[in-house]
Amino acid sequence: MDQRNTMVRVRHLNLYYGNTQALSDIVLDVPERSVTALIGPSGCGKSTFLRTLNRMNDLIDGVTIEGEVRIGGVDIYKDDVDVDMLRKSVGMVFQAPNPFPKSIFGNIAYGPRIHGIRQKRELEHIVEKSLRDVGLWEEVKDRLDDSATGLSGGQQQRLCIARSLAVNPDVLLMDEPTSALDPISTAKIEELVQQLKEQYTIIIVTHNMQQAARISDRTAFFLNGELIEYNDTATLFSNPDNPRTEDYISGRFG
Ligand SMILES: Nc1ncnc2c1ncn2[C@@H]1O[C@H](COP(=O)(O)OP(=O)(O)OP(=O)(O)O)[C@@H](O)[C@H]1O
Repeated sequence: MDQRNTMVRVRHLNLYYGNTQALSDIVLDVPERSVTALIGPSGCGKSTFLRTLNRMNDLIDGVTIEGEVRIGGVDIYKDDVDVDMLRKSVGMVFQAPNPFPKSIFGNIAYGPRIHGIRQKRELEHIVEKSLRDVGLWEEVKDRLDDSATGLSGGQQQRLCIARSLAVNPDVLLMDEPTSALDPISTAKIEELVQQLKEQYTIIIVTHNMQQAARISDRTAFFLNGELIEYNDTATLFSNPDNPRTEDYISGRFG
C-alpha cells in the first residue's frame, strides 16, 4: 500500500440478516485522505458493507455482525463506543438528497447544535465554511433562511455533503450519491469528491464503473457478499488479478 496511515481497517467481517449471510470474511484497509470506490452487481453487499462502517446496520432488526472494524484506530463495535460520536466522525450521504425540512442555515447548523455549539457567530462561521467547501456558498449566501427543499437536486446533494462536513468528520461514506442527479450535477459532485479527499477519507458506492475509474484511488469489487479484489483503481481496471473481476468490468455480467 502507500505511505499514508490507515483510516479504516476491517478484519474478518461477517454480516448476517437473520440466517442469511450478506458479507463474508471481508478484510480491507483504507488509507486516509483517499477515495475508495465499492463496485459490484446489485445485491452483492456494497451498501451493507458501507453501513457497517458507521454502524447503520445496528438500526436493522436481526442483524448479526462478527469481526473487527477500526476507524482511526478505534474498534467501533466495542460495547463502550458512543454511536453518536462515531456517526459524527463517519458521515454518510445517501442516494437521493435528503435535506431536513428546515432552512439552508438550519440544515448545516443542525449537527453542530446537537453537539453543543450554541454561539451564533460560531454557527455562522461553520455554515459558511461548510457551504464554501462544497462550492455552494456563492449560490445560496443571500437565501440562507430559505427552505433547503427549494434547491435543485444537485444543490440539495451538495448541501447534504456540507451538512456532513459541518461536524468535522474523518470519513465520508457516500452511497451512490449521484444516481439521482443530472450529468452536470454529477460532474460537480465528482469534482467535489476529488477536492474533499485532501481532507477526508471517502468511501463511495457506485454502479457506474466509469465514475469509479474517474474519481477513486482504490477500488473494491464485491460479489455475493465477498470482497473479490481490492486494488488501486488503475490496476483493477487495466490488469485485474481475478478472472471474476475481469468478467465484471468487461461487462460479461452484472
Ligand atoms: N434490511 C435487510 N434485511 C434483509 N436483507 C437485506 C437487507 N438489506 C439488504 N439485504 C440483502 O443483503 C444483500 C446485500 O444487499 P446490499 O443492499 O448491501 O447490496 P448492494 O450491493 O448495495 O446492492 P445495490 O447495488 O442493488 O444497492 C442482498 O441480498 C439484500 O437483499
